[in-house]
Amino acid sequence: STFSGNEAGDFGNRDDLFPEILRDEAVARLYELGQVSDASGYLERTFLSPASMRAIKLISRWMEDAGLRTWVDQMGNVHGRVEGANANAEALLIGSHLDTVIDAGIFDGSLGIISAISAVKVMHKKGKLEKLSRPVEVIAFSDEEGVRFQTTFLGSAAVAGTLPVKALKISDKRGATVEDVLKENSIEMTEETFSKLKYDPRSVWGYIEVHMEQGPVLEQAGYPLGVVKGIAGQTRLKVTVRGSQGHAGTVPMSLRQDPMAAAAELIVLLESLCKNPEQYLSYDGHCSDLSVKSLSTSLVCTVGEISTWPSASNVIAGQVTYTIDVRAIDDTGREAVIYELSNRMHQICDRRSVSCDIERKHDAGGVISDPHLSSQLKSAAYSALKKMEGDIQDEVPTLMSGAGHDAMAMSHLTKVGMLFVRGSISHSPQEHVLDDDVWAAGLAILTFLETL
Ligand SMILES: NC(=O)N[C@H](N)C(=O)O
Ligand SMILES: [Mn+2]
Ligand SMILES: [Mn+2]
Repeated sequence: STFSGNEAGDFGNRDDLFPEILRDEAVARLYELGQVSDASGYLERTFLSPASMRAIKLISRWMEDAGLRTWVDQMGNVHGRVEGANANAEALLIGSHLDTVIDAGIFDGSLGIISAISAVKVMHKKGKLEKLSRPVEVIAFSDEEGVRFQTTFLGSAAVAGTLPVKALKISDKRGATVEDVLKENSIEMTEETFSKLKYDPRSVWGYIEVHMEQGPVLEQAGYPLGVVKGIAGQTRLKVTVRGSQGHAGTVPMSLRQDPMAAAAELIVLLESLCKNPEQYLSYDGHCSDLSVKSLSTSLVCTVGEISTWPSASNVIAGQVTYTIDVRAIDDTGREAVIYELSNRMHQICDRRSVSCDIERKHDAGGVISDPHLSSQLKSAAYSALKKMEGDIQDEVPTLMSGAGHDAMAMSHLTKVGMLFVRGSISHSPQEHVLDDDVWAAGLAILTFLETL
């Protein structure tokens, strides 16, 4: 059957479905958090911005309301923890991110935090928190999108212990470093406190994350939930093209070194290479035919940001800067694409007598979810949907994630699993997840916790 996602059908005994907490309150909180923005008129909440600080307070309150002990660490991650019946057992971590892109939707990141808190709140109401077989900790990470500093996972990589201390020196467009931003929020960060953020792998059992799919698969399947089998790897580059700035009216075309026209050619090259990688990538040892084949289905490349100097209509630009985002399931293939791309970019720049600077801003290898965690998430999702919809035939879909998630960073600390919730449009104010699918997500986490 396909799940309409409207009012669910005739329920089993409704009193173990908790719609008031897992749907109504959770949806209300998504809208409330969605209003916490650094901009008026659209949603923007970047690393440790004023809106992020307000979001931290709101999320802390919700965690306390769910019976969790809360604290905020020096990288702005909000933690809510309950020790359960065996305080010395390895903990289950459940997380997602509280930061957003620019002109964001209200579900990306927030859904995973709010549905986890709601599931814990139901356990709290049922007096079951203290009976949990292991400690459970919800973490709202401070920077997954990496919009402000272009390196992502500042919060989760700090917890996973993979964030290099030199990250504190990374600066944003205004020249403010991560350290400056911490100081602005009166967070004194020393190398010692920085290293204290890292969790001991022996104290962690696993990490799960609930996140909207941000793609079409679950909508096509007519299914509210899906299990993530893996997350594509990603690389972010910053390209600076420098030419000779000049007068738009007097410099003959043949004498121009125009970085704007060069950037245009470079961007079209990126698009054609990523649309047809097999036409560009030779089998010269950089790329096996297996990688090239997997590239043709999973490779995606994007130029999302571009700026130019001096940006005046009657001036030939002096400099153009733009970002490149490359993703693929196969890390070898992604590396081969970047290798080939850089070579061809330099050829174009040389031919145009402009200079090309390609800076590698961020790399995250692809991640395969832990099969055991995934099967537990799958059965939790299945039984949650069975409770909501009565009988269901087909099984819970499994799918890949082209989007990055904090689970990529956490995979360096512990085994990870992810549950996707139906919702295709994202990184846009049109982003939407149905109320009943929010409910299904909360019920799935509740079931997962009860069978922990
Ligand atoms: N680190 C990231 O990949 N951030 C977003 N989730 C993204 O997919 O772009
Ligand atoms: Mn996102
Ligand atoms: Mn996200």
